[in-house]
Amino acid sequence: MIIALDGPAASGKGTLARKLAAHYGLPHLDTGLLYRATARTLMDGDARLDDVAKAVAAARGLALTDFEEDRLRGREMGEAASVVAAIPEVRAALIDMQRAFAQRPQGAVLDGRDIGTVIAPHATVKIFVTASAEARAQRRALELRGRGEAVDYHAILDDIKKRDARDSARADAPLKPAPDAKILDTTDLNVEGALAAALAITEAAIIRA
Ligand SMILES: Nc1ncnc2c1ncn2[C@@H]1O[C@H](COP(=O)(O)OP(=O)(O)O)[C@@H](O)[C@H]1O
Ligand SMILES: Nc1ccn([C@@H]2O[C@H](COP(=O)(O)OP(=O)(O)O)[C@@H](O)[C@H]2O)c(=O)n1
Repeated sequence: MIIALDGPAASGKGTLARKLAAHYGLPHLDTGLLYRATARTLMDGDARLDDVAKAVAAARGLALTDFEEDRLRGREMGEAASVVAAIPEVRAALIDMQRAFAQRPQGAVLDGRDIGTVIAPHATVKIFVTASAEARAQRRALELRGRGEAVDYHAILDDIKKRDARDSARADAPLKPAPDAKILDTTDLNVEGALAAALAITEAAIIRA
């Protein structure tokens, strides 16, 4: 069984992906980390984020096992990831490893922006997780403060809106629900409520499959 979760920044897709993976005993890949790590490699090498050759080399050099999540989850890395993610050659360089992960014999849970549309269009379950920009900014601000970053809610809200616009407007694999995805709006749901809704969608898809 492949479970594909897509959605905008801080909608809760990663939280749901981890919980669904634990519930069904499936491996989980947070595909945003691939773009964050690609951007991190460029920044560590003082390269520009729009240097296509270096960005492709950085993407090809990634290993799924060596992510230093702490260095990738900060505020500036989400923004930088979205810049490299708009480069078609970078996306192309990352497709095979994501598809290979999705095709693991026991199944997999992947979360990102293009899982249901590009990486695993035949996924058993597709959920597009969303929430209002304000709710997402609140959550991201709380999360970043919890990690020790001094952040301002309004600045985070601006970041989120800018990133949504860039991710939705890009030509290659834009952020959008697959036609057969179920939309899960978590604005008024806490984590438990969102998980219950995601499990209900998943169980219904399993019965249909
Ligand atoms: N339904 C929810 N209600 C409140 N907070 C949530 C909810 N879902 C996730 N969160 C919190 O919001 C933050 C962002 O969630 P995350 O799953 O990382 O989002 P995404 O992967 O979509 O960027 C995390 O701190 C997480 O604990
Ligand atoms: N499958 C994916 C995953 C992430 N991304 C890009 O990577 C950026 C960071 O993704 P993320 O999932 O780590 O970010 P959050 O949603 O957790 O804030 C996004 O803004 C997208 O530009 C993508 O293009 N395709």
